[in-house]
Amino acid sequence: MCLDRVSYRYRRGSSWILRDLVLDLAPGEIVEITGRNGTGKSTLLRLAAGLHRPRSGTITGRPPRVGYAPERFPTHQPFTVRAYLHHMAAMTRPLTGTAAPAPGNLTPTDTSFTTPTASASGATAPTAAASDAMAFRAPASRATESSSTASSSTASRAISATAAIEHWASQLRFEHLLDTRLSELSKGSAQKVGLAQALLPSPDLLVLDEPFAGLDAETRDALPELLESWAADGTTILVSDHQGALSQTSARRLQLQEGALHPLDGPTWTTLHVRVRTDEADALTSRLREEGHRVTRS
Ligand SMILES: Nc1ncnc2c1ncn2[C@@H]1O[C@H](COP(=O)(O)OP(=O)(O)OP(=O)(O)O)[C@@H](O)[C@H]1O
Repeated sequence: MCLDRVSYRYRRGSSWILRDLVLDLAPGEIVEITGRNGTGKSTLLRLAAGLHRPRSGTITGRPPRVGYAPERFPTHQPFTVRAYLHHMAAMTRPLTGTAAPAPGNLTPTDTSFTTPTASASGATAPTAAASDAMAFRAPASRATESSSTASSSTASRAISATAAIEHWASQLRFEHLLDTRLSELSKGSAQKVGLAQALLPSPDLLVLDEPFAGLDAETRDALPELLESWAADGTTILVSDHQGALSQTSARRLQLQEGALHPLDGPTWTTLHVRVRTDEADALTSRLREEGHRVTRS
């Protein structure tokens, strides 16, 4: 995906927030945007997610499935966490040909979620259930840790919407809140639910606005590794972060200043396309990841 000379201001005559901004996002890349308050990080993320249109410049190559978690999750909705997430899961069902239910009718659905059972999702031969529910190819490395096949098989398997919701609730440590009303959530718990709803459609592009804000220490410490694993499965991740929480990861770190992006100090990364023997691919992938390299498979 490419943002090419994108400029944006909220109203005619108001000052420009972004000016001729250029950003290339490669599949499976994590890009962290830092910058002072009010420099335009949220504005940039909303443009990338497709919620604003550039006043000038172009955005091309945005993948069809985008997950977006706003800086402040809107908790003033009359649902429990479970009902809300079921509704959000159902909202993605048009991708599988079924209309979303009316908000008032939130009986749990049993939507099929497709789960590649290895991080090598590109090598996966989809099952019938998978092709019926590609919107929910929840990454297996994180979706099925309890499954004995999770690390050894490359076959897809379908999980229900219920299972997917419980999976993300477990990953983000809010299972105990599934029957709590959104309006009763703490700020950090609301952040987690916002993150889970962004992950439900198995996005190819995940846009997270200050996801670390308000999180408990345990989840904050776990999140960088989770982001790395989702990126390794091919998800492109654009994240704004005040706290530099991704400085120890392979994230490309950019600073937004005066409407444009500038690289922050840190390692630079080069993408190599390498063809390897199929019977060595899994071992090589594991070894390279252990050494801190980013590996995506196609
Ligand atoms: N809906 C809006 N209408 C008008 N101006 C807006 C709107 N949203 C944001 N702005 C202005 O755009 C500028 C950039 O805001 P933005 O929220 O993108 O910055 P930010 O870097 O994300 O800030 P923070 O770090 O405080 O979250 C600010 O001057 C803000 O007041």
